[in-house]
Amino acid sequence: MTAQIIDGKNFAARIRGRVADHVARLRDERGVTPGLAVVLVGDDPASQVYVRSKGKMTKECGMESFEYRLPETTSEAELLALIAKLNADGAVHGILVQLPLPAQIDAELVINSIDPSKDVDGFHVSNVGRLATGQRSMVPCTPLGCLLMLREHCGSLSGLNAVVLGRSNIVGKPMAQLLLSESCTVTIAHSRTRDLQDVARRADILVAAVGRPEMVTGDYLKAGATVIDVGINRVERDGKNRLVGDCHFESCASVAGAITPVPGGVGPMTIACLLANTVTAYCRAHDLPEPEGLTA
Ligand SMILES: Nc1nc(=O)c2c([nH]1)NC[C@@H]1CN(c3ccc(C(=O)N[C@@H](CCC(=O)O)C(=O)O)cc3)C=[N+]21
Repeated sequence: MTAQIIDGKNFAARIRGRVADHVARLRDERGVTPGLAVVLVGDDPASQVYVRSKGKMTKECGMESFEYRLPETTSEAELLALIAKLNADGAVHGILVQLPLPAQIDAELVINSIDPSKDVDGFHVSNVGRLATGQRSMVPCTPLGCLLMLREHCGSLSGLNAVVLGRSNIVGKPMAQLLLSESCTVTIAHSRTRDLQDVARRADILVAAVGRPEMVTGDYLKAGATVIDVGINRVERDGKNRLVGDCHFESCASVAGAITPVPGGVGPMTIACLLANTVTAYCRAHDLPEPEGLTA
């Protein structure tokens, strides 16, 4: 193995430290505390783990955490009513509705009912459009976390070839927008892309977000490439439940210049960026200077 490991867990802890510093300053200088509301509908065990972890880290950073756990049978109207209440609540500066939602609820409608200035996931169509047109927006947490790691590791990204594997609204598309605004030459590849390996091998920066366990092997990489593995796949290995990325770690690490591990890479950065976005949302809502180094 030759690649440097990009330690997302450590970097995320540093980001949370900067968030905590900013929150402490807001409290000392202005007597205020940003608040994050997380809404979970249903009882998916993985979602429950994430929501608990988000709440814990929100409090550790000195912010207010509001958790709403609604039954699987919640109607769309009930969820919309809760969001209207949170939109109007002056103590709530960020709102996250955990996805996926049960089938009786139209997720798009729900997301677009969140006040865009409180949309810390950056999924509201207004934030998506603002990101695409280069206007100030809330940026989705996972791509933001990837960007912060890339900036930290590569410095300037200008002129680099970036290949994003995956075209989802929550990772692939916003990731491509962010890399484009860093002046990368951006390719979005996906399951229908022809000669995928050849396309991937042109990448100086490869972001894998396809949701297929260990699909990307070393022969998809240019020597020395920087690899960001967004995949979080639960697989059974030797009778044990294990977490693997979209990249086959061993073979990729022998070709790449640097790579994020799974776990301990993009995942912790996603939560750290959620906290960062909450402080950013607070500052924008109150016309205060934004935290530095925590935004796109
Ligand atoms: N509205 C919404 N926003 C989200 O941001 C959102 C969501 N819905 N639904 C579910 C996905 C998933 N997600 C993760 C966040 C952190 C880790 C994370 O910290 N993972 C650890 C490992 C955790 C473990 O061991 O299971 C790691 O990669 O090191 C994983 C997954 C946010 N999501």
